[in-house]
Amino acid sequence: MAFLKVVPLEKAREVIASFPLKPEIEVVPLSEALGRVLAEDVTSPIDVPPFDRAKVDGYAVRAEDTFMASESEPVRLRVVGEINAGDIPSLELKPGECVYISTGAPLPEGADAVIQFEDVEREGDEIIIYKPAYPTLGVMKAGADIPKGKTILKRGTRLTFKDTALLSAVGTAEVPVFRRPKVAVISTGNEVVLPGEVLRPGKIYDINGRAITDAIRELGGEAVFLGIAGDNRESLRGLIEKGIECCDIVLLSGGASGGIRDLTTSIIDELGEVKVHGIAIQPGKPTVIGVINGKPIFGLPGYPTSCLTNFTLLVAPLLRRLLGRESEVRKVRKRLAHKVFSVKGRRQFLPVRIEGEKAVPILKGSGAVTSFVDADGFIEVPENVEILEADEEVEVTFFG
Ligand SMILES: Nc1nc2c(c(=O)[nH]1)N[C@H]1C(S)=C(S)[C@@H](COP(=O)(O)OP(=O)(O)OC[C@H]3O[C@@H](n4cnc5c(N)ncnc54)[C@H](O)[C@@H]3O)O[C@H]1N2
Ligand code: MOO
Repeated sequence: MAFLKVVPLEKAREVIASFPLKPEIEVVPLSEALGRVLAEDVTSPIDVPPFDRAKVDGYAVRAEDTFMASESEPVRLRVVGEINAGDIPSLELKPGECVYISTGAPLPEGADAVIQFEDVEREGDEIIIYKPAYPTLGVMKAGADIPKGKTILKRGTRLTFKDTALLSAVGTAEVPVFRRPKVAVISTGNEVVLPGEVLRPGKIYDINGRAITDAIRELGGEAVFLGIAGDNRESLRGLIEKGIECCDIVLLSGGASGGIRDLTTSIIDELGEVKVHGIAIQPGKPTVIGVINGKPIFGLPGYPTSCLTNFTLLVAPLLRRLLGRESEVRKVRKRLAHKVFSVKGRRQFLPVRIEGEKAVPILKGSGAVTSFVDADGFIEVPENVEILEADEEVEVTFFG
């Protein structure tokens, strides 16, 4: 077992890239598609609306019949029928004729305009028109909303209610999406208790369990929180075995460094193989990556900022890969608000908050959850750099 033999971040990424996991596609009903990631482009199989339809309640006319209409010389047209939404119009408008039509109803043959009823006068079976209509007045043309054949959604889109609105418009009832990677989440430590429980002396609330579970869900994965393992072999081994059985990937936090009760590594070693134990980065050095029964298992550090930074650097890209989503890396150039000292020999991911043109380092340390939560992103400081001067230009990579 390799024990805290730190490797460069690239090596850890290579190990992750070699895991035999690939995106899988499944088809779900539209009603279950919200939040899922689309596995194929969707093109519209129909025109929306599918037919020329009335935009208003009024009279469908042949516009040319009305061209001469004016206040002094109104035009009279004969009302020859009525078409309601959902009807199939059977008649064809002849010169001098019109039909009463309701909003959303298909235009009959021959008609090319709809005059709203407020603008005409009705006298028996005639209407009196005082103003000319023009073709397309009061009409929504077939395909004006979405033309047939148009690509309406791209593969890799995380579906929102706007997207399900589009899918509904074109009648898609079954949606090809990427299968959600199922990820087991385990917190560890005798000191860790769930929010809502009484905080006895020496205890702290579980931050990582909730945060990682929700980070997985935010990315589009399925998270199964298995609870908190105490610092004893049976409890931790039991939950790891359960995670390997139920899920594609297992994530643990805490217990990864070299302390006497740090069991994660030895249990992974017992049940499978430890591939990486220690990465030359800060935060996040005591990270374990292993495989049990062909399934990846990550032991993330217990310190919340270390845990969440490493989740962002290592696990999130893997989940995005499985979900067919490109890793969107956003960067900006800013000036460092003040001088900082970095850790020698470890590539540092220094959390920063952006204030105008400044990147303000957050120096509470990786034991503080607010180092991560208050940060907009991080700046990378290479292993061999120990000092960054105030006002130096830096590149900030946004989290997420
Ligand atoms: N002798 C050494 N000690 C430590 C080293 C080292 O290399 N040698 N590395 C330090 C670094 S860096 C880190 S990061 C931490 C991480 O250690 P572990 O991953 O083993 O984590 P724990 O010891 O279990 O916990 C560390 C810290 O985080 C708190 N914690 C744990 N789980 C949670 C949780 N779910 N929610 C909130 N807070 C949690 C825990 O109570 C500890 O305070 O190790 C250093 N030590
Ligand atoms: O490697 Mo630890 O994650 O510095 O804080």
